[in-house]
Amino acid sequence: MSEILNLQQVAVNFDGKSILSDISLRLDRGEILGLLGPSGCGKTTLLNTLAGFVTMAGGEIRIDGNMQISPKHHIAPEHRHIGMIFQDYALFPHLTVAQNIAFGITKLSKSEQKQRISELLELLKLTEHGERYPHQLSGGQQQRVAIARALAPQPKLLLLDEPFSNIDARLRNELMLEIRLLLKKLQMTAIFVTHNKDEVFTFADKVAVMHEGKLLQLGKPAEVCQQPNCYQVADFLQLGSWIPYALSGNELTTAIGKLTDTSGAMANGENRLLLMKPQDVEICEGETEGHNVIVNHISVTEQGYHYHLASSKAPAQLAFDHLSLYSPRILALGQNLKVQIKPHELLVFTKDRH
Ligand SMILES: Nc1ncnc2c1ncn2[C@@H]1O[C@H](COP(=O)(O)OP(=O)(O)OP(=O)(O)O)[C@@H](O)[C@H]1O
Repeated sequence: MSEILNLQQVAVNFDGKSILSDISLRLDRGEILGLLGPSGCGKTTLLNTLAGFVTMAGGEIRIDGNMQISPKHHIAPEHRHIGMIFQDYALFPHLTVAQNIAFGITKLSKSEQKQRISELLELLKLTEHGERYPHQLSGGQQQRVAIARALAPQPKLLLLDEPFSNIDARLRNELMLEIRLLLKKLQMTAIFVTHNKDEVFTFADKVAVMHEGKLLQLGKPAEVCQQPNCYQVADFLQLGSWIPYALSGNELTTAIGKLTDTSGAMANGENRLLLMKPQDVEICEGETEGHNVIVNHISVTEQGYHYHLASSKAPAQLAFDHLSLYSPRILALGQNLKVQIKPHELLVFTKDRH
């Protein structure tokens, strides 16, 4: 695999305040990375730093092996071979679709420009719209134009800031799959910012979860879901509910049963929480006694009913007020029932990262 992007300990400050610190990551040709994290964690700043709109306070960025960018060696955006697609697409309203696409390739001869525009119009299914203006297009079509314009100079890396947030929810999935296929066909390396974890699972090969200017975890979406490395990652990805426990020897006691810590690595339960993924909780069918939870809220989903459960009759230090359970069974609000934890690999974290 050939490396396209390599970040080593990238740091950015605004007004003397650290906004990004110690960001290191690598992307190979054709890989698509989804940047996820809560509002204000620095996702857009990272894109802007890569694009060259923001100067670094520390670290190094290497593009395609030979271009090196550091605080002492800033390279202007137009020389980085990076294409950027903004959330609002930022198309020029007074230019046609074809003229928008031509914007970054005016150095090419007229015939080369024409050729490239016609290829891109075809690739992005815009052939009919070359002479139209942006306001005459749908949101999805405008986005395709933005992508065509960014691809026209044949960048080494494509940056997309919340590319799907303005797209109708019904079209979003279809468009994501289509654009992913296109990027794969072109072997285009891309980084996109999103708030939506489902977009990462549809669109990305890798996910980077950020928090307070730091990169907490980088990996394949499935790996990060199976093995989140801290509370913030699991919580942001909403991988499950958090319940307290008490540890005695290698036995964990929770409000819904006891578990054995086979890894022997669990720390005392104080300030620590057990991650309960919905698939690891089950209703004890036919049990009329020993109820340990009450149904607090019910919502309907494609996977059946989603129940929010709260513990009942638990001592204060083990009580919880939210445990998610998905089931096809119809339960009533306020109903008491008994649930248990299925044997599984336990994931325990503390909220405190320091
Ligand atoms: N030009 C600036 N000057 C000073 N502070 C800034 C500037 N731009 C962003 N910030 C601050 O940097 C932090 C990171 O902002 P950024 O926009 O990168 O976050 P984000 O993760 O993209 O957020 P969102 O998901 O809400 O778009 C925030 O605390 C923000 O207030």
